[in-house]
Amino acid sequence: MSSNSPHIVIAGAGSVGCYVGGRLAHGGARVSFLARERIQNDIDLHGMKVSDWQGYSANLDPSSIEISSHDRILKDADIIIVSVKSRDTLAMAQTIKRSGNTTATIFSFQNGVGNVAVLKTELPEHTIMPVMVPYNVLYTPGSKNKAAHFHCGTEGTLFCQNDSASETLMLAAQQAGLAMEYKPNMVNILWSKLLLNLNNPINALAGIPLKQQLEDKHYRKIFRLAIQEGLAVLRSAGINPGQVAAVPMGLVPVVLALPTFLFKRVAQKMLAIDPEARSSMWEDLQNRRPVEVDYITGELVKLGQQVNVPTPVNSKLIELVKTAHAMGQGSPCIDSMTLLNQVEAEQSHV
Ligand SMILES: NC(=O)C1=CN([C@@H]2O[C@H](COP(=O)(O)OP(=O)(O)OC[C@H]3O[C@@H](n4cnc5c(N)ncnc54)[C@H](OP(=O)(O)O)[C@@H]3O)[C@@H](O)[C@H]2O)C=CC1
Ligand SMILES: CC(C)(CO)C(=O)C(=O)O
Repeated sequence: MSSNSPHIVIAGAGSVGCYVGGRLAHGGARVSFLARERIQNDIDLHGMKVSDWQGYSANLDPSSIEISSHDRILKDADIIIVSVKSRDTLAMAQTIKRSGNTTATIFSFQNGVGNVAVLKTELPEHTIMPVMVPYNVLYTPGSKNKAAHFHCGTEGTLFCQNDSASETLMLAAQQAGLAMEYKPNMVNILWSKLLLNLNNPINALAGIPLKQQLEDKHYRKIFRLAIQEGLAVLRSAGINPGQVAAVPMGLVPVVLALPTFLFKRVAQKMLAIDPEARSSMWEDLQNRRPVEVDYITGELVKLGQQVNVPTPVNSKLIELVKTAHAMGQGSPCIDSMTLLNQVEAEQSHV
């Protein structure tokens, strides 16, 4: 790391933040982590390992990692990467404000479409931009002789706004071999990613890995119905979803409708994932933490109400995930036929 390297601070060191931060640090960037005490203790004690499904793996020694639960770590940051769940965005914005930093460029590495606006309202002096995170990251806490492990289990490229303010981050990503691409219209990209995230509740309710879930034709049908609703809402709202998957968004329902043997072939890219990778919503549900569903599926349902397009399938999925969270027993592991019957019953009422 050169002495004039930009100082990058990960604001909310969890799955995404530690994976991205760990990779940037391993690539030579100066990275610090703002974390909760439990993550700080885990990394201080065991160090950090970052790896991906293609065999990339790097270990960071605890002595090389600057990690703290105190907001003073943000003070001299040049770049702040916000990687908290959406419910914590406002609190994180207030933490950044309290730190006294008024100049850092802030990037939201979050799902959902509302986080940048929340950050901008609290932090009007800063340049704030979204980055789309396409892949799943799983955190396995450290233990004796094992580092805290952040594993990226699916393929994909980070997308950021084609803007001069992204250049420093882009350079750090390139040096780290972390795939990142410029996109001209991140609003369309975020909505498109939100459509893919309509699968998060399905995966959380199914309680099985993404690969196994996508290989089941009934779960695929539920995902297809959810995306079709989403596409109808976006069409009415005049939003043209950008391409974030191997095929244009409009074709995703067609691919999902294929018989399983054909789907496996055509969607090879979609299925280029670790057999154990799951959605972040499953992780939250399983760990009895609040789910991000209002900020993802909920945003679509809200937009649907504004443009008068019904969203019974997605509304039902929200209800089921919230019920499961309230029960506090992790994923209810609803089998695909039962879940399909439930959402189709809802659809027939409209
Ligand atoms: N995980 C994944 O695979 C993917 C996630 N995403 C998106 O990325 C974003 C981040 O997700 P993910 O990495 O899973 O989230 P995590 O919950 O794993 O990580 C966020 C971390 O930030 C901590 N945190 C929250 N507020 C503060 C604060 N004020 N100060 C310090 N630490 C704080 C949280 O602690 P605590 O829980 O105790 O509040 C948690 O440890 C979300 O929007 C998610 O949807 C996108 C693609 C994939
Ligand atoms: C990577 C993906 C799409 C996996 O479901 C995700 O965004 C998440 O887990 O929240």
